[in-house]
Amino acid sequence: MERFYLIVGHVSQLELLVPHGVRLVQLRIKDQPETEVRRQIARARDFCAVHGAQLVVNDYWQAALDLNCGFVHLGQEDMDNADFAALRRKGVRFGLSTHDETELERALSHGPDYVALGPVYETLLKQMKWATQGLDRVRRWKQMVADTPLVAIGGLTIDRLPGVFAAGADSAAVVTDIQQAPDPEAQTRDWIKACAA
Ligand SMILES: Cc1ncc(COP(=O)(O)OP(=O)(O)O)c(N)n1
Ligand SMILES: Cc1ncsc1CCOP(=O)(O)O
Ligand SMILES: [Mg+2]
Repeated sequence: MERFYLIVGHVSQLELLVPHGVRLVQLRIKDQPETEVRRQIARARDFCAVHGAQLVVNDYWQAALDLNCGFVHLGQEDMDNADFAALRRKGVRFGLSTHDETELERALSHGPDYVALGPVYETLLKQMKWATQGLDRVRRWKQMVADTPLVAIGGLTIDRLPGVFAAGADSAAVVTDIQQAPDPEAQTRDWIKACAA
């Protein structure tokens, strides 16, 4: 699995950052009408195809199916309504969020293409009911998921990457440390270098 996993909130961010060498990018659109969501997903799909990046569609699994996207990310609430059989029929891969062992068991029962654990560190992006997981939990998750790739998410920075990978994460997902950097393009390049190291 790609070690650098970029998450953006708008297709324009994806178009700005993917050309710097991003290979795995999630489009995480919130609070937009469905027509706008679908417009952005279609644009992201075409842009990623040209640039050799894997697009992951957050939440909107039906739109991903309709628009022929190959990868979705689903949280625990998203999983309640998701049609896993339809995703499988169309060969759409999926990653699933987990925060505790019950959720992990549920996620693994679906045979996901990756499991995400968060928030590893405190995140500024959204209010979460979960305490920070810390690196011990990353280590434990890696033992429990075995061959399923593990994505660490939440409060990650370049300085924290060595610890996260040493603890067993296969991939590091990031929003804020890139979005709020003075120069998001330079920060993206630095993340790519740090993840390759
Ligand atoms: C890689 C990755 N991990 C976790 C999440 C969070 O998904 P979810 O719990 O559904 O929350 P929202 O992102 O939808 O607010 C994610 N998007 N990506
Ligand atoms: C969506 C999500 N789920 C768990 S932590 C998180 C936010 C991670 O983003 P950031 O890199 O901004 O802390
Ligand atoms: Mg979600």
